[in-house]
Amino acid sequence: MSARSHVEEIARVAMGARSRRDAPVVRSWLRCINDYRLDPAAAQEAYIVPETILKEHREQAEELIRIGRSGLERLFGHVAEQNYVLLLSDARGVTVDFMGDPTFDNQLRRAGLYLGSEWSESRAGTCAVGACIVSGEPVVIHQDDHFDTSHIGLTCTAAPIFDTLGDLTAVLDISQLRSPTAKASQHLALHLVSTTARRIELANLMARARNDWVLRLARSPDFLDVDPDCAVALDGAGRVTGMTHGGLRALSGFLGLDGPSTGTLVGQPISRFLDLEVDDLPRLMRGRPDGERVVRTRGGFALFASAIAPPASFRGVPQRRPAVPRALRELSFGDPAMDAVAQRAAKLAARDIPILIQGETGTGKEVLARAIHDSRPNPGRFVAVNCAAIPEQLVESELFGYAPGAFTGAAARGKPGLIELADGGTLFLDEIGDMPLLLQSRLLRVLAEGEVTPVGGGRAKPVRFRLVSASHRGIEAMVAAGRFREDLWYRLAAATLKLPPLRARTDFQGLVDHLLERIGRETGETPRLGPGVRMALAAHRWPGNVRELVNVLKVAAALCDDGTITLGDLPEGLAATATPPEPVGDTLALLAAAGGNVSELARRLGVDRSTVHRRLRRERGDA
Ligand SMILES: Nc1ncnc2c1ncn2[C@@H]1O[C@H](COP(=O)(O)OP(=O)(O)OP(=O)(O)O)[C@@H](O)[C@H]1O
Repeated sequence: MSARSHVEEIARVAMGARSRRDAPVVRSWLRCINDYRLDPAAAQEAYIVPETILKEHREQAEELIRIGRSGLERLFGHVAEQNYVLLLSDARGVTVDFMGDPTFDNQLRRAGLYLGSEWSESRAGTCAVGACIVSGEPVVIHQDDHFDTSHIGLTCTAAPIFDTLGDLTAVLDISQLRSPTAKASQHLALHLVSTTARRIELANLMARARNDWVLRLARSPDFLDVDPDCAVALDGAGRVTGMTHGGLRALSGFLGLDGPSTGTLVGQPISRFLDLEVDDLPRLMRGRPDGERVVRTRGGFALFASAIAPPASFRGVPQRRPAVPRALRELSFGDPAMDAVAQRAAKLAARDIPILIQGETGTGKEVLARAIHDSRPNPGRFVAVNCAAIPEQLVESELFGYAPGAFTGAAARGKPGLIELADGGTLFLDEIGDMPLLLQSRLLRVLAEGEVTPVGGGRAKPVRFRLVSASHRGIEAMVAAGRFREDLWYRLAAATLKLPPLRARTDFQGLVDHLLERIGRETGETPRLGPGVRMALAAHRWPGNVRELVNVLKVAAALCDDGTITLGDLPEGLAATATPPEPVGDTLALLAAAGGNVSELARRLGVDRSTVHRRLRRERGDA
């Protein structure tokens, strides 16, 4: 269509003529003429906001960009081959995140498909982002649906993203510079953009509802855990604290309200909408059979439901505590011992005090060391040395480096050691108990003098690093037996952090969910747990700790069909423990650890309350 006939068509529509265009397009054209007083004949180039303004917009959208990033990357992965670019704009239409093929950078920038472009309707005329902001609905603005003739080559498809209180907060758009003439070519784009927007809303709700339950509802059980129709956050008393846009529509619908309005929904008890009390939520957790995870609306309509417990609910009475940096906070899902480790580590991270981390193999000693490192403002480099993995004759040169020609086979120019590489950063000495006695003396000298001398002589170099070491052995016993230098021990272990074994952690279920989500981020699909699997996992003793759990889940995720891990996907010994004969006394101890709350313990174990009561009776000898 020529620019002239395009302008004439808009003029006819403005005069009230009938149009073959979709209703959202016609409505937008009329707004452009009547409300924004735009002239269809005055073609205006795409507008890119100045750098400083873009920075402000990006800062305000920072949290959402971070939360949405993996969803955006996945979407871009699906459409990049067809030369789509992806734009995330804020509620004012400014593009705050962008993904596109850099080969077309110049063309994309000129077309406004770029970071910082402003696509508000009042500035750019009818466009997908602008129309979406005004209507709050997904929309395709295809080629000459655009108002301004400078944009009529583009096809743009956008979907809104609402915050947890129901306000439009961003718009997700995918666009092409060139596309087939038929608008129907964008059906798939519309579906993909809408699905991704829904997922970002869900991720946002989960991220913001850290102290709340999240209840997900779907008409079919298939997408319940990955792409539910709607999700609602509930506080400990079962009151609504936030929701996805689907949640807003659903809750309003349950009450028979005409237009959705969060004002009337937030603070309401969930029992107003569903035949459900807060105590029922544990039975709706992931891993339960679908048949048990059904709830009814007050109108009697059945829905599948899935509940995610707040990690914080494990913590019992909330206490005021100093802020713990995120890297450390993310290690615990509410286990009191892990929380205490994170708190202590947060305090120590800020100071140059050597830390010794103790814990069985696979409990996350290196993960903790890295988190301590990442919690520092200018962390520098993280250099990890596994003293048990390097052959004894190489440890010395690896750690301290060597001078030119220090020994046969040495590099002619010498080589800096790992200690020198850690200068300004963190040196993590894993399995420190395996360090030969001779090297213990050399290490002690480095620590005492603050300088390192390479093997074979040469100038001593000053070094400054934060030292974190780890051991799964009891070093005290080695000191007593004369196999570990006492003076080095005192230097290394100025402060100690003890990681609990996995079997003693009360946040096991939260950790499992976290690891499943991590697998989902790596593979594109978060695996679900089929009947009995959560219980089998909870019953295992986990001698290999978190590492063993990570491996079991990874293998099961690779073996499972349709994204659901069943007992058959678990290692044989583990599946057999699905209904373990617990040692007498265990349940009582666990109950005490759960603050005496049977529902809480049932949730932690992934069993129902009657099972807990039955085990208690058995342990007391009543049955
Ligand atoms: N809190 C945690 N959250 C998520 N993953 C964890 C956590 N702790 C440990 N892991 C995972 O468990 C595995 C083992 O962790 P890590 O290597 O830190 O253990 P370790 O105690 O240093 O082991 P080793 O004693 O054998 O040196 C890794 O895959 C790590 O990603």
